[in-house]
Amino acid sequence: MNEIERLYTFLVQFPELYLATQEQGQPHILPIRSVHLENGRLYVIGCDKETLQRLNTNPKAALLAVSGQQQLRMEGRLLIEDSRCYFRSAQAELVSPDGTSQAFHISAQRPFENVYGKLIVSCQALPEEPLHSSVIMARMAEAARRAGAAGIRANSTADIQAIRTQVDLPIIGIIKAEYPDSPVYITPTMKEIDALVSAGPDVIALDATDRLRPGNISLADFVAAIRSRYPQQKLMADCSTPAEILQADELGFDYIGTTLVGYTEASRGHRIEENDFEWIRQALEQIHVPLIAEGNIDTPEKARRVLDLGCFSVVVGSAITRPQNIAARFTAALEKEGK
Ligand SMILES: CC(=O)N[C@H](C=O)[C@@H](O)[C@H](O)[C@H](O)COP(=O)(O)O
Repeated sequence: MNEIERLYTFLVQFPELYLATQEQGQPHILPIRSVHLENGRLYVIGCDKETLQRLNTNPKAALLAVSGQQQLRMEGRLLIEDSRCYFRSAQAELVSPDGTSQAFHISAQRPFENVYGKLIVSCQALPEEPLHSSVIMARMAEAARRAGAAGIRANSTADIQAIRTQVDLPIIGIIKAEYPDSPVYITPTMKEIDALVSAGPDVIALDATDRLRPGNISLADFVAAIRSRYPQQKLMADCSTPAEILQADELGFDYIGTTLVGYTEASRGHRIEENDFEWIRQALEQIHVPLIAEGNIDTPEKARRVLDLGCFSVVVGSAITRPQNIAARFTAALEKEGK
């Protein structure tokens, strides 16, 4: 169950619901009938015409649900569509009679299929990078959305939650974590899967190379364990070689990516664009699930080419969201020219 579903199961237990809106600094409060969850959107049912008009001008609203001494408070933004309104994003707090509380961050979801034929922007900055900050990653994601990107790839639950409150695009989530007994670092164990599932990205990506995970766990065993624990969760395979792409297809991943080409011992020295994206062209003829081009797609022309070849979508990271890398390309070119 993701965060919005968990919040919904609490909300429906409250007999009294009130919605507060604002018009030119004037507060308005309205008892509402109920809430309804549909396609990842939390709808507020029973708003009158005036409230919908107010929300159209100022989407900020607060919802209070009361049941005896238990309260659930929500603050967020509502969007109106076909005379119905739903939370685009919100933060909620459930306060129990004993004073304990539970926080929720929700955001309306768009289906992952929306990324078909479009750009996914990877917004990542590791602790050693200058832009390491969930606030900055959420802004990066908002910039990508304004530019027309259809999806976001993000690292860590903190970044995913921050991005969700700003941007209602589908998210591919990962957790990068290093373990002493394995070189696998993209979502390597069930600990990272558990954390990601609670943050609720649309798709979880994990290393799908032919290497053992921490604790000597094979990829096949890891995937089987994830499937039995979270049967609904969509999974993306981050591969580095054509053989790994075929294996990921056999293992039943929902999406396959070329993320790790050039980053493993088995793919050392290879770049995804070599011989007009030969590995991508081969894979597209053989696999049965959507292929996402990712890793060193660093120009608009390369992104266009992989989509023309038949990739489902393309993920671009460093060339858009890592200014240090972008600047380094310029300084390197200038140094060469000067010689
Ligand atoms: C190899 C590895 O760890 N790749 C990571 C996977 O999430 C990210 O650091 C990349 O930025 C991402 O794959 C996008 O690729 P590029 O930044 O090349 O556009």
